[in-house]
Amino acid sequence: MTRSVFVINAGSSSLKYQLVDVDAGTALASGIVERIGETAAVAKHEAPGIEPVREERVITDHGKAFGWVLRQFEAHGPALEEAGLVGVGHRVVQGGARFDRAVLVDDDVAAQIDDLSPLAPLHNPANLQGIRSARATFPGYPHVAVFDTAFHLTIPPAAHRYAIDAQVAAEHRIRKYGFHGTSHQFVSRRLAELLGRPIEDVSSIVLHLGNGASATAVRGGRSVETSMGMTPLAGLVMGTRSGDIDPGVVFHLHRVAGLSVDEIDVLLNKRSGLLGLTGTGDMRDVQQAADAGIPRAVEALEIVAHRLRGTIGAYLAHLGRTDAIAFTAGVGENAAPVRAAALAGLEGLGIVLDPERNAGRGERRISADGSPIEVWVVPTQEELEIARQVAALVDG
Ligand SMILES: Nc1ncnc2c1ncn2[C@@H]1O[C@H](COP(=O)(O)OP(=O)(O)O)[C@@H](O)[C@H]1O
Ligand SMILES: CC(=O)OP(=O)(O)O
Ligand SMILES: [Mg+2]
Repeated sequence: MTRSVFVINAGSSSLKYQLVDVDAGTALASGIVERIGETAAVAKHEAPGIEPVREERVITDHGKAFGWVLRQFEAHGPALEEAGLVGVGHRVVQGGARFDRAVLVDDDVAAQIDDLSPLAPLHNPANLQGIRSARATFPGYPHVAVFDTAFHLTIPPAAHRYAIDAQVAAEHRIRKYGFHGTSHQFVSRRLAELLGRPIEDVSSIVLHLGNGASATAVRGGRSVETSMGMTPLAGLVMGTRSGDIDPGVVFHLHRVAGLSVDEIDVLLNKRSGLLGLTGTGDMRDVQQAADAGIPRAVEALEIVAHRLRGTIGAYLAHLGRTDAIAFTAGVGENAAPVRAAALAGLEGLGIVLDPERNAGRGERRISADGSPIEVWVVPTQEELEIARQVAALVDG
């Protein structure tokens, strides 16, 4: 009998979903509803053996979006009862210092997620909206929250505390939380499997490079340092986010450039990173422009690589001994030139790439034979990891 989990990633104007067969590790159906609440939402649904569905229509809220999704399952299958649905998993971005693992959602947990909203104003309110609509849509099933931050709660204070007034920090819960934890956990475990070693013995650096991007140093299966901070704005250069800047830039933008706090928020979160540097936030377009010799695209890739190299160097130092580096997510899995640029010149630190393997596809080792530190591409499967955590919790 199939056991499946319905995995939900709800953003402010989008709803991504996947029905995951937990034991086979495959998607029984998946889709996305984008531009919820705008003049026309774009909704897509696909499943093995059916013609992909794509519709543009008015979808005013997440509840209506779930209605559309249920109609797709009714019209095209698979029927949720036949798929052996055991629970619903929700990606929640900010779990604060409270949630170090996945939890069953009840009214109290929902209230705590709400209470954490000031720490993730762009994410948690949307996640919560998804939870509320999904609980109304799937009332008979257990709902589980899986937090981006949970995996990083093992980061020691020396790494997660900021050197600011301690009282202010405590009062406002200001510290590094880190994000993409589900992905870093999945990839670091898979990497240990690929190395054929018990996870307790493996030290690795995971580079999750998608639209959002973060690096994590993992020792013995536990996160010990990560590049995102109190919010997902810190660290690496991203699609539209700046990553690390001098905090003094914020005061300058306000006092000298005359931007309001909200305008600065939008500038750094939505109009920076690759988009701010080149005019497009999509790495494929940036690479194409760089291949055509457009200077700002070439420079943007240099900035991306410089930041990555500095982060890798810091994590090599934090770990002391590193067995392997893994690249994952859209850019990490697909952009061979970005991987090559990030690791260029690190041979002296024991990192030697094999250009032919780097140019290949799929899960594989891309370091040269004899490279003291192995380098791998490990496709992330965040939905599968969420589904497994839900199934484990539901099974008791
Ligand atoms: N073949 C490719 N070459 C370079 N970049 C790619 C390729 N495929 C996807 N990407 C990039 O991956 C990024 C999206 O990553 P993804 O992990 O899907 O994002 P998200 O964080 O939204 O889940 C985009 O910048 C996209 O351009
Ligand atoms: C937390 C975060 O950065 O998520 P995403 O990469 O999905 O934007
Ligand atoms: Mg992703």
